[in-house]
Parts: sequence; structure tokens; C-alpha cells
Amino acid sequence: MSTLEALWTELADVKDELALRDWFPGTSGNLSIKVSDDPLNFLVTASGKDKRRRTNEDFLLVDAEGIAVDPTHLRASAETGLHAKVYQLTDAGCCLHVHTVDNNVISELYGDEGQITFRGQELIKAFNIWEEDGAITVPIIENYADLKTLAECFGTVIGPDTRAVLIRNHGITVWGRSGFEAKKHLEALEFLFSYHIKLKSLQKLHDGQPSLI
Ligand SMILES: CSCCC(=O)C(=O)COP(=O)(O)O
Ligand SMILES: [Zn+2]
Repeated sequence: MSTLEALWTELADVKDELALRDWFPGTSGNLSIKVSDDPLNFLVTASGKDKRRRTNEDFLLVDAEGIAVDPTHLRASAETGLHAKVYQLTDAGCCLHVHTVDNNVISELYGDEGQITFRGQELIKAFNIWEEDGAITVPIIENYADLKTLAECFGTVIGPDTRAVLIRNHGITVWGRSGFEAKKHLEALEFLFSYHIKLKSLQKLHDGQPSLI
């Protein structure tokens, strides 16, 4: 198996696992895996597909501009520019973008603050953070309709410790050095989002108020 085939299979396997979680509603979501650094080439999902299906047209190889490396009738994900930013600004080898109810709710609740920070949670160790009072912060950006503006804004909030960015009422983009690590980060964040929403709702109920956050 060639390196490209192995990376294709790695990404397809991650896609299948996220599909099992029902994290691609309405053809949303896109995934990529880096193939080379110089020049930057990566496999990215073709746009508009039902990501729950596994076909031999699921991915295409693109360059740093999101242009297909080989002639193809496939169109790269509309959000390929965000994946390119991740590879240009971090040491990521794989990048995942999903829309879930929980990540959308958190992005709206904390959108005005521009970020959400989690601490005091065991799952923070999924980010290789082992300190007693370790914390993980996820920046939140507005969902600009213009994808170039979105990608530029996205790039400005990525710092050395950033592992993910929430896009308000849209979804999350998460990365890791491999498919395994990117998936681990995504699963950990979705756990933290779900926990936070449930806890806040129950605390309001406990305070005798309606279950609105
Ligand atoms: C139907 S969801 C709208 C587009 C989007 O946000 C997304 O994640 C999927 O876009 P793609 O071009 O990658 O299919
Ligand atoms: Zn999206």
C-alpha cells in the first residue's frame, strides 16, 4: 500500500467512526489529512457529499490554495481554506470539522465572549495537559458567509496551544498530529460541551428556574 493509500484509508476510517456518531447531519462536515509539507498537499473531502457513505470519490488531493493537484470532476470542500490554515499554522497532520447540536449551542452561549475555557475535568488530559489546574481554551469566531474572510479570521485566533476553533452557530474545526489524535481531541471536546450544557441546565432546574441556560 502506498503512503497516499494508507493516508486515504486512515481518513476514511476516521470518517466512518464520526458517521457512526451521527456527526455529519445534512451533508455537513469535512475532513482532511496532510500528505506532504513542502509543497503542502492534503487529502480533503469532496464538497456536498453524504459523509456517511464510503466511496472511492470521497477525497481529492489539493494544494495550499485548495486547488486539485490532479485533474478531477470532484470539487474540494467549501471549507478547504480552513484546513489549509491549520496545516500552515500548526503541526497538525489531520483536521476534522463537524456540526453538532452541542458545539453549536456552546458557540452561541459563549460567542460574545469569543472563547470558552474548560478546567477541572479529567478529559483535559486528552490534550496532553497534565497540570493540577490544567485548562483548555477554544476560541469562537463569527460565521462569516464569505469563506475567505472566515479563513482569515480563523487564522488569527490560532495560537501555539490552540487545538480547535468554534465557528458560531456553525460547527467546530479540530486538529491533531494524526487521525487518531484529531479524533481524540474532537471526542474530548464534544464530551466537555455536552457535560457543560447538561450541568448548566440541571443547575438552573435545581435553582427552581425553568431549564433554560
Ligand atoms: C450543508 S452544511 C453547509 C456547508 C458546511 O458548513 C459544511 O461543513 C460542508 O461543506 P462541504 O463543502 O465540505 O460539503
Ligand atoms: Zn461546516
